[in-house]
Amino acid sequence: MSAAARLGRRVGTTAKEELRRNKGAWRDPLPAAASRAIAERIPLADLVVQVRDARIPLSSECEILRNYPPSLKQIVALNKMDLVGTSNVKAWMGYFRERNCISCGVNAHNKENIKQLLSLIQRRVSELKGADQCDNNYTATVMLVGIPNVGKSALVNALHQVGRISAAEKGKLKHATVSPEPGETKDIRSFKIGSHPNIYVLDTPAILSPKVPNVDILSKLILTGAIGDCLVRRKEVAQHFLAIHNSSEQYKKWAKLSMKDNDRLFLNGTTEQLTSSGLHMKHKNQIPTDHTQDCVVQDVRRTLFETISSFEGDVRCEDEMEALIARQFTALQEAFHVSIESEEDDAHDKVAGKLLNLFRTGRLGHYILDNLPGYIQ
Ligand SMILES: Nc1nc2c(ncn2[C@@H]2O[C@H](COP(=O)(O)OP(=O)(O)OP(=O)(O)O)[C@@H](O)[C@H]2O)c(=O)[nH]1
Repeated sequence: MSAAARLGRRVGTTAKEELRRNKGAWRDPLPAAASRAIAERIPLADLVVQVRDARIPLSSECEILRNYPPSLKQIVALNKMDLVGTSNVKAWMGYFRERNCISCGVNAHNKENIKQLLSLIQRRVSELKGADQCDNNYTATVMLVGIPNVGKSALVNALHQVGRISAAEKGKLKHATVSPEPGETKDIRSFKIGSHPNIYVLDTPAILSPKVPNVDILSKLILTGAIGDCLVRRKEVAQHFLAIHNSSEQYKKWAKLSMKDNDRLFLNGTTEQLTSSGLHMKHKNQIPTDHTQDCVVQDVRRTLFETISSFEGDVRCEDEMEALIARQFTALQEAFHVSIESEEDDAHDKVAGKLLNLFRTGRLGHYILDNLPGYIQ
């Protein structure tokens, strides 16, 4: 087992112990009655869109949908595909296709993706309604169901916006609450996403099975933010992320950020050229800039590159990986402008929170945390 997997297992084990101490209860605000209400409506829906997190296509499965509804009445939407990259999503779609399950990759913040998801839903609904409904004079209900924080509300808002505009509907747009914190959606709400036929989509509160998953899945749910950072110290979760990052090739993409200022000048023009103010301006325009234009993100990337590339230990070995991570925490304190006078625990907690935020918003690269079955890591 890799050092990253071992660190993940440690996070999962701590979380599981914490749950056991709390008598197995999730810090899940969703009452059992709401879960029941969703389960009861599922058979009545014309179509269910199971929203999963594209970073964890298996670990984010919603357990109550495992055997129902039949795959015909279900689409698996791998949301947050912007965080994993198109080729990974395509590979996973192949996996679902082999299991006769319709799936699609989607980014709730991308209008073109939403249009594609909307037409897939419309097509599927009309196929399921059958030929006798071909006058398009019917109403269909689509349920969006999934575990916490996978982007159900963000998708509902986007589908509602695109669907109503294309249907030339009048009236106010409604908004479902979108939040980086899991468990924000409390009620089942309906949003119109099409006319002729009338299609309504139901946003639903997140469902997490009362059965605690195995420690590997638990650690991935915590890392991706499906379960809030309340079961395990944020530092441990960030250490898990760093172990994954340090085992990947991602840092190599940031090599150019590490060049000394002089090297950058050399690459962009000679020193004499640069003394001329006109050429200096030209040079300034040539300095490679990060698309995020975010200095902190650049500093963090550079710090990660420099700490890994100068590390002489073997990151496959758990102790050495931990030594590297300890060094990274110290170096990241500066990159994140966390005061060096803070207490170490406090400073590390701040670094962990900021690092996890960058990872969860995709600013530290693409990561897919589940392995395709049959693929050896
Ligand atoms: N990068 C990225 N972030 C997304 C995407 N979709 C949603 N998010 C973010 O993920 C977080 C959770 O989104 P929500 O729509 O509130 O998720 P939810 O599944 O409704 O959450 P619950 O209230 O737990 O049910 C928010 O910070 C969103 O901005 C996406 O496609 N890409």
